[in-house]
Formats: sequence, C-alpha cells, structure tokens
Amino acid sequence: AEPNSLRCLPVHPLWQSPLTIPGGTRQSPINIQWRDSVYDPVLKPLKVSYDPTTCLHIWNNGYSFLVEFDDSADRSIIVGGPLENQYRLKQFHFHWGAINEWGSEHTVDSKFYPAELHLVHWNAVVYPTFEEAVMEGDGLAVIGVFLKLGAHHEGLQTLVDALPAIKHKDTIIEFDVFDPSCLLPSCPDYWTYAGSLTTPPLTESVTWIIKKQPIEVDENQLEAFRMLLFTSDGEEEKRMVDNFRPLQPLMDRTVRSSFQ
Ligand SMILES: NS(=O)(=O)c1ccc(S(=O)(=O)NCc2cccs2)s1
Ligand SMILES: [Zn+2]
Repeated sequence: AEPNSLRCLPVHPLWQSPLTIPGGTRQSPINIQWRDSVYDPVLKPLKVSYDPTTCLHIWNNGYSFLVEFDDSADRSIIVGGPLENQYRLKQFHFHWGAINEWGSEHTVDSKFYPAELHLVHWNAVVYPTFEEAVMEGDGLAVIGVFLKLGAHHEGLQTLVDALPAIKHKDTIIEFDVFDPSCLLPSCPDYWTYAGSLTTPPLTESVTWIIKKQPIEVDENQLEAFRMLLFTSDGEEEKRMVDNFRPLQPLMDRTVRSSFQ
C-alpha cells in the first residue's frame, strides 16, 4: 500500500490540481531565506523598457485580475539581470490575502506580504509563441514585487478604479494606456532563481526575478482587490481572496542575489 503521505495528497480547492507536481524539481513559490542567498557579481542590472501604449485590457480570469499587453513586437521588454535574451511583456497580475497578514506567494525569511505583483514576460527571441515558451525551461521571466501596507500608491489607483467594472469572472474592459514601470520599486536589488508558474499548467519555465524592496499601497487599495469575485455573474458570490499557491520545496536550488 502506498505510504500515508501520498494517499491523502492534498488538492487545494483553488487549483483543482495536486499541490505538488510529481517529479517537479523547480516549483514555485518558495521561501527566500535571505542569509542563504548567494551574491553573484556576474548578475547585471535588470533593464526595463515598457511602452505604455502596448496596454490592451484588464480582465478577471477567475484566479486574479490581469492587465494584458500587445506582445506582437519588441515594444515592452526586459533585458539584462540573469537573462540571456530579452523577454517581451505579456501580462501582469497580483496575488493577495483575505487579511493583511498574508497574501504574497513568495516569502522572505518566512514573512508573508499582503500581496505580490507578477509581471510575466516570454522569450520571443528563441520561441515563436508564448504558448511554446511556457513549456520551455528558459521560456518565461517573471518579475515579482511585494506590496506592503503604507502610503497610497498613485499609479496603482488607476488599476483600482477599474476593478468594479471587472468584479465577476470573465469580465473585461479596455485599458488604453498604462506604464507598469510605475509599479516597480526604485531600488534595483533583486533575488533570482529557477522556478515555475504558480497556477496551472505549473510548468517549470520561469526565471524568477524577485525585487528586494516592496512598494507601498494603502488599506483601501488592498480592500479593492478583495471585492473582486472568483465567481461569474449569477453564481453564488465567492470573494477573490487567498489566491496564492502554498510554498514549494527548494530542493536542489540556490537563490542568487544581485546585491551584497
Ligand atoms: N503566477 S505566475 O506568474 O507564475 C503565472 C501563472 C500563469 C501565468 S501565464 O500568464 O503564463 N498563463 C499560463 C498559460 C496561459 C496559456 C497557456 S499557459 S503566469
Ligand atoms: Zn502570479
């Protein structure tokens, strides 16, 4: 008979898939133990150049809300950092908690932040489509930015003002101009490690670039995230909260830092 631990493999209600991927060796998110991260002097500064007019729409996909970009050309890209190629911005989204005590996917020294921003980019130099890049070890690069409770964030407010219009799953509104670099912290320092998507298909295709410095948002802005719904219009309402995946084992990985 299989060991007890396997018999009751937990299936998290949100993801309807096992919490761990059988055979997965580089799953995300992880806890970043600051003192175990290794400074790598070879790491370059990350260069971000986004064209605000590539912004297309904002929509509720039933996991999070995401802002999608026109990625048909190299107009919004990142390069440098741990990356060998330049990567094109596809979308950004957030993960958050029901209360301010938790909500981020990654933790730092086991500390949760109330929310985490993910800017998703794909390697259009090597792969012809995003869908193919999602299946390759060097296919994606995701910048993670922690959100902490503090001052009002002007740039985020533009997004917050659009949320009531996408309250329900599969609702979408046009979003003409938005420059996501206003959501990045001023400090260039980051950690980087080889990981995976944190929602299905959970593929091990992500070079994670986690910014050390959080951005500050205020309570009203976090509350606005929490009034979104997982459910479609007409269904019994389920508030969109706690849409973060549990921590995954580090296994044989080292987290590198761009700073000493
Ligand atoms: N939380 S996270 O940044 O690790 C992400 C999870 C899923 C992401 S995706 O935009 O790549 N969608 C996955 C796919 C769409 C179409 C084919 S696979 S990014
Ligand atoms: Zn994410």
